Amino acid sequence: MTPYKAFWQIIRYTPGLYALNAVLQVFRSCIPLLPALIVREVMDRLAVTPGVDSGLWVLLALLVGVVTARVAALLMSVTVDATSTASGTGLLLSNSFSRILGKPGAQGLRRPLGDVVNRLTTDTSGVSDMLMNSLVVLGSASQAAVALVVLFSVDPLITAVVVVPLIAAGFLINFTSTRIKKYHGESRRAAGEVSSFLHEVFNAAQAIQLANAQRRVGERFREVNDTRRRRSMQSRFFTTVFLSSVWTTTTGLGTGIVLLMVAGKFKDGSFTVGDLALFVAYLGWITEFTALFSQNLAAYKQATVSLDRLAEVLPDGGTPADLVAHRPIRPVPDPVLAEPAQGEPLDLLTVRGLTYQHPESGRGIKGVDLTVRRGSFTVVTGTVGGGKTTLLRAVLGLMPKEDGSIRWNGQEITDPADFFVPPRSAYTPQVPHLVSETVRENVLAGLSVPDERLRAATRAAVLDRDLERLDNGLDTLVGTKGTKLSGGQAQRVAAARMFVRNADLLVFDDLSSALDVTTERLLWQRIFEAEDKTCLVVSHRRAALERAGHIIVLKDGTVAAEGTLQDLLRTSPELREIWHAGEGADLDES
Ligand SMILES: Nc1ncnc2c1ncn2[C@@H]1O[C@H](COP(=O)(O)OP(=O)(O)OP(=O)(O)O)[C@@H](O)[C@H]1O
Repeated sequence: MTPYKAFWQIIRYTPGLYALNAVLQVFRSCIPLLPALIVREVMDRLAVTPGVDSGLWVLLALLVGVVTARVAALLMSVTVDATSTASGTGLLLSNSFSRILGKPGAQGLRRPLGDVVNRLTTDTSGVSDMLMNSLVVLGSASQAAVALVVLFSVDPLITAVVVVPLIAAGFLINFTSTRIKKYHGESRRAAGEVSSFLHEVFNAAQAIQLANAQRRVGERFREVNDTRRRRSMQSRFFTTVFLSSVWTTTTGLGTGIVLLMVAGKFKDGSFTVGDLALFVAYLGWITEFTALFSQNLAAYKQATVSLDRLAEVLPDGGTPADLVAHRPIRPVPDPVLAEPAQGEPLDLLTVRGLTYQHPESGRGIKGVDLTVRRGSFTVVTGTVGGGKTTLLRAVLGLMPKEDGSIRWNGQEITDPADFFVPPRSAYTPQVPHLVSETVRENVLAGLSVPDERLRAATRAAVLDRDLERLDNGLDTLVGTKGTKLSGGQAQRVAAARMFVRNADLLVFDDLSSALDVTTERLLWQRIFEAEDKTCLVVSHRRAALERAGHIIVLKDGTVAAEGTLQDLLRTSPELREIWHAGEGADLDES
């Protein structure tokens, strides 16, 4: 799809708003032509009969009326402007998000997060602002056309002569459009690199401090920022300084030509003072049109760059056509007041021949079988990098399986990402994701439940004693991404978020990695106080292994051994190693 067609598609999304705005812009632009005609009439009258007569008062009243009408049109067009700009941006964002979030887990992002955020904010508004400004150009074009006709009727020769530099300026600007596009692309890329870099720095703040690498990070930040400054200056120079100097020079040149040509005509009376006032006023509008047109031409080129940049963040090679496909934009839903209807309760989860290999490393899991029965406690353990996390994520649809089947009570699940959600299943990842809000909001995450249920969830997550010690209990702010909490507290807040959803199947990825042995034992004990819970747990800790009804040992992405703890302690050297390593850890902590 050509950029032109893509932009047209955005306009067609809210055609009524764009049409109304176009009418308002034309009205708002053409109406100032009237005051200039009135001023010419006033000037010519004053030149003939000095003093204010009744005719003059009528003209002045007309002038006030015209200005008032213009202000009203201006206010209306500002409102319509904002609404249609928001709907254009909304369409681009809605299409981008639905494609990105439609992919399993973090697979949706093809670029670093900071860069994606930068593109989704600046590039979307670049496109919709350009479309809105093109209506301003349309208004200005009608204004310039009427002005030309009026000037032509006053003096065709002078009009023809002053228009030549304007046309030349238009060609000059068009000639530079390739450069405008190039510089804008470079400037946006450099801005994206700064955002990505900042995002990575904030994420790795602790690691940077521990490695004493602040200075190097500061230097690198200066480097990327310097590049951005240079690229941005280059782009702004072309689009703002160059274009505005072309149009200022053209206006000056036009006015100079008029003054030179009319000098003789004043004497013989074929050109009046009013005509001169009219020429100076109208010439300004004609050159303003040239300037706006050329700026919009530059903005058009920049918007084509922005459209390509947005398409680049879409997964699976998106195109501009995907960005502008018409779809309803829905408001953010209210917090969930009721849970979705319970599907068929879990009886048996069977996974056969599950395979997923990370494209970047070619490693992952291959042909893994897994059976989880209702009320059971299944532990997945194994060597470092054995594929435990990959297995859980592939089962839950957070990574797209390459091969194998997943069945819930014998029924094949074709879209696990859609299926494995509360109230069927809930998941706590190895690294909990907390938002910079209160503990309560992190646990509820949009859910609306009675207080007792919230308290039961925090108790099950062994968070009750911590809440008593926190300044504002459940209403304590957790800081950016939970930095005010300890690693163990953050993990238990994430666990409480899982428990409050009352899911049938609970999936934990190494929940105990930041918990001491006593807290971990208490946690498993409390989970089992609630009847009928089914747990699938990645762990290498004794507290979990001792409770397990079934253990799966993964090594290099395949099942090395499986069975009960007693069996595996006899038959599996990998499990023996994990068990003995756990002995040391238990002793250290007790
Ligand atoms: N995003 C990724 N891109 C490329 N390779 C990956 C990615 N994630 C994991 N891997 C590789 O896939 C293999 C399995 O990783 P996985 O995280 O599933 O192992 P794990 O058993 O959970 O590891 P750990 O014990 O360290 O938590 C490893 O060799 C790892 O290097």
